Formats: sequence, structure tokens, C-alpha cells
Amino acid sequence: MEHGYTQALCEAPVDASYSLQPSPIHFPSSNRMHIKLYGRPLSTATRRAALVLVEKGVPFELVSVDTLKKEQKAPAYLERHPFGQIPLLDDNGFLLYESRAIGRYIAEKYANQGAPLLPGTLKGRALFEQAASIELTNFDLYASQAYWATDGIKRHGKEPNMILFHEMIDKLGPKLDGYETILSKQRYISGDDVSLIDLFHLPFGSFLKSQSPGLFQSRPHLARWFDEVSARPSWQLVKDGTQPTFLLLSDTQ
Ligand SMILES: N[C@@H](CCC(=O)N[C@@H](CS)C(=O)NCC(=O)O)C(=O)O
Repeated sequence: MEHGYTQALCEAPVDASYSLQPSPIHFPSSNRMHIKLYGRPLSTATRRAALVLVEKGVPFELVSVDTLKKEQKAPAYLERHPFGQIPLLDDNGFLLYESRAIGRYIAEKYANQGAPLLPGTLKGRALFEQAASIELTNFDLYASQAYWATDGIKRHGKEPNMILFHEMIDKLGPKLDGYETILSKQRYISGDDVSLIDLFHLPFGSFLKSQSPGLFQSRPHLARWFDEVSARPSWQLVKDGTQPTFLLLSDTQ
């Protein structure tokens, strides 16, 4: 990772002490058949995956992986996730990592419940893939670094790097002008229906909106879109990463 930051910085309690030693992770052996999401309630990538599960009304259990204790680097976890990151989905033995891949899997598996989130036509899918690429290369690339330089590192009790933050905000500006043009012509980023790609913007988009509101205020179509997507009940449930949200969900099984 550039500038000496690592992805480990994307979530951690403010007051926790940092340990470089991997701790063993506990994989619960349960006969209950349900989806488990290994992660942390406040991790941006965990919330990206959890959001889709909530959108689709899929009950799941959030199994805590303490990234401060390096549980994600413990051998038993690395066997399941070779990059040692969160989130990791376990759908009754079917393992999947990468939050966006998890979102796509859940959206397709539960296509008949909740909002479709995936387009059904060839051209719709092509526009969806275009939007997926936009999110990764024109948004996440900069937004994630702005996050890790500030909120992410502050959670570890370290000083934020405001120079890097502003560098990333400056780079995002022209990219968001592109969003403004797109969203002046259509309601959502891949067309007139909400899709996974709109949802994928929420964790880092919310951070940007709180830390650099001018990015949105100066672009009315972008602001309208982001407000609309942020207001979805799924995001209202997962945005604060509060543990009770997930416990309530796992209680519904
Ligand atoms: N591209 C991955 C990124 C996952 C990621 O960056 N996870 C962070 C937490 S938000 C993590 O596991 N950090 C710990 C580490 O990298 O060791 C995804 O979308 O799932």
C-alpha cells in the first residue's frame, strides 16, 4: 500500500492496544444451518457485504474477527482466506471472500427477494459492469486511501495524515464531476434501477460526506443520488456498525 498505510487500518476500536502477534480464531462448530460473515461491525468492507445480506433479508451471524489482535493472520483463518482479510462469508461450507464478490453471490442466490440489485438483460449487465469498474477505479481507489489516512489510522490512536487526505480529495474531484454528468441523466449509477454498485459506494461515500461535505454540496445530482441510496433501510441498519443490529439479525434464524 502506498504511503506506508495498510488495509489493516480500516477498522478498530479507538482505545484498543495493538498487537502484532496473530491470535487463534475460533470457528464455531454449530449444527445450525445459517450464513456466517466473519468480520467486524465497523469495518468498511464488512459493512459492504452485510449491507447486501440485509437488503436481501438474509439472516446471518456476524462472527467477530479481531483485526487488532491479528486474528485474520492466524493460520486457521489464512487457510480460509489466503489474503488474511475481512470479510469472509461461510454459506454452510461454501467460503467466499472479497466484499463485492460476496455481494454479487448473495444478490444472485436470493434474486427473488428484496430489490433485484442485478440487471437481467445483456445491455443492463454491460452497464452494470461499466458502473462496477467506475466504482473501483474512479472512486474506491481514492476514497479508501482518504479513509485510511484519517479515520482508519485515528482508530489506532495515531495521527491522521491530512496531506494524503487532501491529495486524495483533490484527485476525487474530477472523478466526481464524471459522476455528476452520469447522475444528471439517470437515477442510479448503472441505470434507472438501484443496483449493487450503488450500495458498494456507501461505506467510503458516507465517510467522505462527513469529512468533505463540499464534494457533494457542489454536485447536486451526486448529492441527490447519494442521499437516496444512503436512506435505504439496509444502510440505516448497518452504517453505524452497532453490534445489536447483527445480533438481532442472527436471532431471527
Ligand atoms: N478488497 C477487500 C478488502 C478487504 C479489507 O481491506 N479488509 C480490511 C478490513 S476493512 C482488513 O481485513 N484488514 C486487515 C488486514 O488487511 O490485515 C474486500 O473488499 O473484501
